[in-house]
Amino acid sequence: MGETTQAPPPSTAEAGPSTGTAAEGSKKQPVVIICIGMAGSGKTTFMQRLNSHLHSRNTPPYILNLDPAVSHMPYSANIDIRDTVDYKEVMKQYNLGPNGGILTALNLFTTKFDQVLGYVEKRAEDVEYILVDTPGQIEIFTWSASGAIITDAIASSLPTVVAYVVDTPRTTAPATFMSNMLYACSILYKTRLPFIIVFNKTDIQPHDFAIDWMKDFEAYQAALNDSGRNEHGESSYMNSLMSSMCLVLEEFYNNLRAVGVSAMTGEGMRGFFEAVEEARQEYERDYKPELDRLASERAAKTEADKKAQLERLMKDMNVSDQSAGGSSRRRGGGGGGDNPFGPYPMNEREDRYYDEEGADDIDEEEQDAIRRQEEEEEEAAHAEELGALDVDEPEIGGMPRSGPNGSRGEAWPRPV
Ligand SMILES: Nc1nc2c(ncn2[C@@H]2O[C@H](COP(=O)(O)OP(=O)(O)OP(=O)(O)O)[C@@H](O)[C@H]2O)c(=O)[nH]1
Repeated sequence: MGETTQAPPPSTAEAGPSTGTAAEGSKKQPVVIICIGMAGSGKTTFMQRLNSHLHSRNTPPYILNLDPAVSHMPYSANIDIRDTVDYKEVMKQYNLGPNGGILTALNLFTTKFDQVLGYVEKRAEDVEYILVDTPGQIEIFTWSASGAIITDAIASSLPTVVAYVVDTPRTTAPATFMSNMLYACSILYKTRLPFIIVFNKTDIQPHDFAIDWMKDFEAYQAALNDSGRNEHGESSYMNSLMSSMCLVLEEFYNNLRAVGVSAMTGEGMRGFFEAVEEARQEYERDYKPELDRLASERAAKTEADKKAQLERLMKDMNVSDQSAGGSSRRRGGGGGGDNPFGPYPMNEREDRYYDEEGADDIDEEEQDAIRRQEEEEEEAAHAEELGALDVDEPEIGGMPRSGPNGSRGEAWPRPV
């Protein structure tokens, strides 16, 4: 676990980002902080705090709001999903409930996200932090395809960090704490990005207990024992389960940072920005090379797919060394001549073209034979189709299935 998991430093809102300013040397890319949290955890208040804090440091952030249902935003976003999609209108038009409306609004917005990213990248020179607020219904972002697309798109372009906001006063029960940690764990493994757990509302409840439980299995075990004995003093099944999970999560705890903040008072902001800086370094060191590797793998796969498609196409066109000799009957014969399909020996389809267009050297009898064969093949295919459907050929509106000109299936709709 990172050093930032210690008890909250007695810092104030005045403390600023300790590192990462333009003044320190060459201009770094801005860090994107994606704020995720359960409804009511204080995400919006935290975003507002980050915004006012960065303004006070003369490093105003660039803000993206991805929550289409937020009614009041105490800060103004540079890009706001609500300017593009009205989720209530989406609900009406698609006959959806609120969650469906929010998810569909996010999906619609995602279709334009390349443009959004373009704007963000343009501003990347001028800002140090890009803040992203996500829908209050956490699963809409964390478990949707659009959430993953947006996260991946941002992370493959700029250093990105996930800040998971936790309502500390509501996490003091060992069972709630465990649920919250499991959720955080699932998001970490889903996004595969540097992760910071932000224990919010420390003005009401300090987060030391949470840090203890994360660092010390026995401390958690003791809290569990205190809370979960039945009237006979026996540990319940749920307690055994949670205690095993705590052991499993040890590895997860080692891979993340946890800080305590109060979005209300601004306490803990210095610790948070230190954690962000650490996370940025982790992104550059561990995540970026992996993302680059995946990107080049994707590019190589696309290239290979293209090549395979081209080879298939060539094969379909009968363009191979074997057929290069061609039969003596085939015109073109490798020399081009009057072959409109290029300088290759012609295949069957091309032969047919010649048969139809300029077959003066094929006698009428041969043409009749070809036509008869084609008709027979067509009828056989049609019979097979009807056989598969296990129906007799129906008549539609008293008319036979043959079209008005007598040709089969030409003008009448096919039976379903
Ligand atoms: N005491 C205290 N209250 C806080 C703090 N942060 C947020 N709150 C309160 O918690 C409540 C929820 O805060 P929001 O910021 O609306 O939470 P949210 O996660 O954005 O909620 P959704 O919009 O439902 O996603 C509000 O009443 C806030 O005033 C904090 O640090 N300390």
